[in-house]
Amino acid sequence: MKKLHELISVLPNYKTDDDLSTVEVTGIQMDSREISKGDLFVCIDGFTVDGHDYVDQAAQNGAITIVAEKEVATDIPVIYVEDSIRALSLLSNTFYMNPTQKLKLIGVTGTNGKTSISHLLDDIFQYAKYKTGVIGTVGMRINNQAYPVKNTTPDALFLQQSFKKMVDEKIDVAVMEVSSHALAIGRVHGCDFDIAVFSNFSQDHLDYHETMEDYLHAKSLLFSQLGNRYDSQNKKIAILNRDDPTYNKLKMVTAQPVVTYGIEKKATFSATETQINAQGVSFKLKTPEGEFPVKSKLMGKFSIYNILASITSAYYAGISLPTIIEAIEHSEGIKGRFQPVLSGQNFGVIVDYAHTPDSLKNVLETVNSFKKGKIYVVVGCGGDRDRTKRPLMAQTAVSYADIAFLTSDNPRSERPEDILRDMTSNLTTDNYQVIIDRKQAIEEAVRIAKKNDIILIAGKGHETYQIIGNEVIDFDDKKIAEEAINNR
Ligand SMILES: CC(=O)N[C@H]1[C@@H](OP(=O)(O)OP(=O)(O)OC[C@H]2O[C@@H](n3ccc(=O)[nH]c3=O)[C@H](O)[C@@H]2O)O[C@H](CO)[C@@H](O)[C@@H]1O[C@H](C)C(=O)N[C@@H](C)C(=O)N[C@H](CCC(=O)O)C(=O)O
Ligand SMILES: Nc1ncnc2c1ncn2[C@@H]1O[C@H](COP(=O)(O)OP(=O)(O)OP(=O)(O)O)[C@@H](O)[C@H]1O
Ligand SMILES: N[C@H](CCC[C@H](N)C(=O)O)C(=O)O
Ligand SMILES: [Mg+2]
Repeated sequence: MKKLHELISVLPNYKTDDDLSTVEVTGIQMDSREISKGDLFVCIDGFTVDGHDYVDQAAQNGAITIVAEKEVATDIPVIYVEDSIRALSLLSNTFYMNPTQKLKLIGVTGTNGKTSISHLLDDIFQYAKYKTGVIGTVGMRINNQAYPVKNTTPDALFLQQSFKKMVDEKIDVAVMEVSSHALAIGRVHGCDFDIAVFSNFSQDHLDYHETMEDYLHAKSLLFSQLGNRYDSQNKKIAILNRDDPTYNKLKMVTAQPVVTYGIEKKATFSATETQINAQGVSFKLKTPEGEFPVKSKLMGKFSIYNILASITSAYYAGISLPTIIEAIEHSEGIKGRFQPVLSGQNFGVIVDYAHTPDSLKNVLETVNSFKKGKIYVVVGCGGDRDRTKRPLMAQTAVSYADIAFLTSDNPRSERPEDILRDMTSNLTTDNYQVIIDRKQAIEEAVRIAKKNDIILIAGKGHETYQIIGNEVIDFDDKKIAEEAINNR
């Protein structure tokens, strides 16, 4: 229970005609269906519906007060604010007693590699016997207990609730992926990040952000949100990829110390003598504390970048370099990221989450670097997502593979045929087949594969479902590939 007038005192500007001095709040909700007696209901005007239309339902379910940014008609007290989403994050932070100020919080943003870096960091912290929390695309884990999440970066209410749980469970460090959507919409307002990490920047999400500049601007907000003064008791660090063309822009955005990682350009933490083969990667790590050999089972040059980002972050979070390097050696990587399917077959099958042109190119380049036979790729593009990446992904697929099986990803509300037409419209080669049904596309690739060939099944990685229209059906690339191999 919290006193409402104390809770709303954090709002810079609000209006109410009601006397709220005696009101006590049991919880905060942004969904009228989740309201319990005594909750505060914050109305959010969403992309699909408007929360202001659910005030009656909220009241019926026992809401004690409404927070709204538009006029609503109801008998229960209303607090009017300028921006409900900003109010929601301030109220949630306050209700849960600013939990991120009691945790070490690392935020990871960038187009590709957020999940990979977050989980690598989680592996490092766990290896160093820290209690950890992690939030991202594959879900939330607190002390190794898994919880589902709806978004890569959930809304402010869910986030602050989760951070409070982490504080209660005495978590030492929390690592979270911070998506550009979350930054643009203010889901992480009020999160007190200690370390902000950038992976890289390339095309994605142009359905949501109008231009690449807007998209980068959204990503940069993680760095502008990283405290605005230097405090030696509460140090903040921005960790940037020195080789990414966005480096010069991003370093301007933060008032905090910047450290860099990279391979090509001179960086605080860098990799030289890099070796990339079918067993993984190895390199010499140069650091302010000297040089160290590093070995990992993770594949491809892009993984060296993810490893460097993780090493740099873990180091500034207080873990010793020898421990970090041992942890990296032990890390097995995560589900659906360059994950081999081993069913006794004499050809390679890899399930991967590449769903952008750049990630697909990186992964196919890696496969090409150790191929002994032909390369087949099974890939599609998600519906209701960036349309302009579709022809680029198809072009990448046909450029780097011997045959591309172009198929469906999650069509969502779009017709799969239309998505595939967007993908294939500019192709000038004929080394591809369109097979709308993803299961059939995987089966066909498995059917034609010969000894030493490699099949890359891209785009859905860890996902265990396919979204077709409003239906969510069971679908697991790895299982389907295993079945197809066993039925051969
Ligand atoms: C476009 C977008 O970002 N949508 C997010 C948004 O949903 P929305 O605006 O459609 O919500 P809505 O259904 O219109 O509802 C508006 C309000 O009415 C309330 N409501 C609704 C119905 C009702 O009966 N009663 C009620 O009170 C809802 O609880 C909500 O507060 O708010 C929801 C709650 O926070 C999010 O789950 C949802 O993410 C959807 C699922 C989504 O697909 N988002 C993608 C685009 C996204 O955010 N992706 C990023 C990046 C992924 C990556 O590349 O890593 C992510 O962080 O996940
Ligand atoms: N540093 C990187 N650079 C380029 N591609 C990468 C990098 N790391 C991973 N990838 C590729 O991108 C795919 C997705 O990786 P990951 O899930 O780590 O990214 P993400 O940023 O979390 O993606 P999302 O935005 O969907 O959450 C991987 O399966 C791999 O193909
Ligand atoms: N976080 C990304 C994931 C895309 C994964 C792909 N399988 C798809 O459904 O498009 C998004 O929501 O755009
Ligand atoms: Mg992710």
